[in-house]
Amino acid sequence: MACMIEAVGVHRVRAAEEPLLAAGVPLMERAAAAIAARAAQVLRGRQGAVRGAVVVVLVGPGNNGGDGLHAAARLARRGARVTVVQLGDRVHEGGLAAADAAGVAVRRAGAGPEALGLPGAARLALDADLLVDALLGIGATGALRGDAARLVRQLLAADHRPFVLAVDVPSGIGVGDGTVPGPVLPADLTLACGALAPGLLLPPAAGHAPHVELVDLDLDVPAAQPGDVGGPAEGLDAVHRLQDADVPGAWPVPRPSDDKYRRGVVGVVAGTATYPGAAVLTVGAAVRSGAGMVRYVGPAEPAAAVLAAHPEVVPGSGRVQAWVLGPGVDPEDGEQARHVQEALGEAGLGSRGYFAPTGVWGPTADAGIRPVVVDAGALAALPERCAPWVVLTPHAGELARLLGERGETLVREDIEAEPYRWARRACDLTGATVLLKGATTVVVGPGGTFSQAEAPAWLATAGAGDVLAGLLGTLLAARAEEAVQHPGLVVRLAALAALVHGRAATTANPGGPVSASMLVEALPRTIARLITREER
Ligand SMILES: NC(=O)C1=CN([C@@H]2O[C@H](COP(=O)(O)OP(=O)(O)OC[C@H]3O[C@@H](n4cnc5c(N)ncnc54)[C@H](OP(=O)(O)O)[C@@H]3O)[C@@H](O)[C@H]2O)[C@H](O)CC1
Ligand SMILES: [K+]
Repeated sequence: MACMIEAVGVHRVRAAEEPLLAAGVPLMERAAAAIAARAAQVLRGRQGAVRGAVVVVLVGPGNNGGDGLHAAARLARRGARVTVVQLGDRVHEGGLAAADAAGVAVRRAGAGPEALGLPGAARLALDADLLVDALLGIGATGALRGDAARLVRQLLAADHRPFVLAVDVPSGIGVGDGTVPGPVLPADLTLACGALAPGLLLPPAAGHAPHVELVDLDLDVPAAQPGDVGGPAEGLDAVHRLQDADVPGAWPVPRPSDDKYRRGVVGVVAGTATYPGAAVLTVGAAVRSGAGMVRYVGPAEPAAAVLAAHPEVVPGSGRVQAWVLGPGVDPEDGEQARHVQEALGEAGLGSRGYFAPTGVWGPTADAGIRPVVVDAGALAALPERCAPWVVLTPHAGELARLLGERGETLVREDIEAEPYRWARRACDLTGATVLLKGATTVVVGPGGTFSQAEAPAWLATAGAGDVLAGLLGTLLAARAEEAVQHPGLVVRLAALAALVHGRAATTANPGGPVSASMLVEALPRTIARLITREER
């Protein structure tokens, strides 16, 4: 818990700023001082010196522009050749005065007698050693508009851009939801002022801010628990991201007194005669991530393949602590569909209805309820309402289908454009915890929101999802009783699975191609390194 990154909903940042601003604390000057210092460091690293380096600061109408103007003044005082390009009619007055006093040239973009014109502004920006994006921050609504949008489009069309430093956020991202509603200049470095906005962790916007550093402004943002979920009016309260250093505290390391049952038995319903590989991979991931025992339930052909690959597996149904359902399962396959239904029954779904349709936490779950991972073919078998200990693990196409069956008209691209929104929608509609697979994995549950970005692009490979499902099954089995009681734990374990999954790909073959089988192989040593904190 201790090390995870927290992105803070915009309303919470504003609430934390308010008393400080009222007390006259110069937050903007503090932010600008840190931005200028970091910019100077970048210039020294890239150009050898700040003096004489060419800096262009794109400035918008609000306080984000104010940060940029104050930072411009400080850089000019250090000898940089700074030009501010003002987009729009308004500009932060205090910031403008500071820039003027430091001798910074402030030029308007767009039309007008003294204006640079957009092509002129673009040329100036592209010729800089450092381009500072202070167009919009957390006050942005919708896509960049007007000349700012037109200028950014021109910069995006250029073959080469200078190093871009974004103030607080890359301007124009959906700060609260991670969308990219219009043109956005990708930032080489983003300096988040006071707190990270959710959009810096959520895809696709997070892809425009691959390197984020926090400028600490001593804001007293009350800690949000992972269970906190913002209401629709306020937007997202918090997004969390686990770090490697969180793994030792979160991973269920067995105690000397634990036997195989106490460590957690995972039941797997996966694979068919046509897709035996899914069964082998799912079971293999569960075994190799440290399940006390794995039971495999399925037809003879995949069962034989599973046992040949993993002789420690126990075939057939029996008592388990968590189920993994669906990898490689054809929803039309009568026998596997029946196994899925039986396991869903053990998760308390169907007749017993532990989660009220209002979204209110239902009666205390009894000791017989099992957490369950619902993947691939089993997603079609879900009842209307689930519970937080049911973790759905769709990719974008499967989530589009799942929501389509619940009245939304969507295609995969809609999900990819707004992954948080649609994962949240699926969570609200079903009551389940939803792990949406992607380059960045988003986990949204009644227990909070996480985003994990460890996966290298090589991990987009057949069978990788089966491995994730098996790995998550082991985690849920190890902490089954707590998981049923605490939705916050479920969402955290799902994020933990995504982190370890991504790291295993790098362990398997750092910087190169990886197959799902290699991933399974790499799990034990990846976990060992993470829990002993040797991997950095
Ligand atoms: N977090 C902190 O402790 C501190 C942050 N600071 C910086 O302040 C900004 C937030 O400043 P704010 O003035 O609230 O908002 P912005 O600068 O982001 O922009 C608001 C103005 O931009 C206009 N706007 C809004 N959306 C668009 C758009 N899509 N295209 C063009 N223009 C847009 C908006 O105009 P309206 O007509 O909509 O009102 C506003 O004029 C934060 O990000 C930090 O950088 C402070 O330094 C204090 C400490
Ligand atoms: K910005």
